[in-house]
Amino acid sequence: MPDLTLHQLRTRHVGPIDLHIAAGECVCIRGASGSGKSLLLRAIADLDPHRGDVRLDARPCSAMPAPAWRRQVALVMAESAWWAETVGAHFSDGCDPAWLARLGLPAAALDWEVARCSTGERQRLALLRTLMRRPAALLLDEPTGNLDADSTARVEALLDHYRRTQGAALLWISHDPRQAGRVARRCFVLEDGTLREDRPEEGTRW
Ligand SMILES: Nc1ncnc2c1ncn2[C@@H]1O[C@H](COP(=O)(O)OP(=O)(O)OP(=O)(O)O)[C@@H](O)[C@H]1O
Repeated sequence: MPDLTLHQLRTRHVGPIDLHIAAGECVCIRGASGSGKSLLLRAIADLDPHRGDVRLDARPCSAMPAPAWRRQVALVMAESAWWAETVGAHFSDGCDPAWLARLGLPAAALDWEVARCSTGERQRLALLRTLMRRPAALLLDEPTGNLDADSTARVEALLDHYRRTQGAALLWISHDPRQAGRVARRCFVLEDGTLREDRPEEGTRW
């Protein structure tokens, strides 16, 4: 899988940002509410206008059609969009029942109506449908924001498995410094539009 590189990336409220995430690496970003974390992820996913460069290895975002880029550099938002009635209809690339189980969801979840799903169920299902597309890089906007401790641990474990086995580059937004310490070796704070390297939380495995 390729490395993900941001070079002098600027978008509304944010930048210039330089960041290199190696294939198989997870980097965490935290920052005050409204500091521009989601805007940064949207720019990397080519969903908002931006200046500067985002690359997968040597391949710039500007050289790829937007849908192809977003398939490779997948944004998982805190609240994802649902466009069909049943959960299963959103899994056009299939769904691995073992991964459903790892997230604490039954196989029957694919038959559920989206409307009946809890916020936390929707958050795990949206993550899973993205993973099934095997993106090279994942942009994770508070992927456990709606989850209890058990589901949070399950999501962290599955994402760690995906990162290691697929060699994917992960950029993970989290408000929880302890979580950052568990999932990433490098962590940054987004402040005044730029990234500052963060100190590890005590007791974590940095
Ligand atoms: N479409 C928009 N038009 C104008 N301002 C916007 C727009 N989208 C976001 N903003 C503003 O940009 C700033 C950064 O928003 P962003 O959603 O990136 O914050 P965040 O760091 O992700 O916050 P949180 O932790 O609360 O999710 C906020 O002040 C927000 O109000």
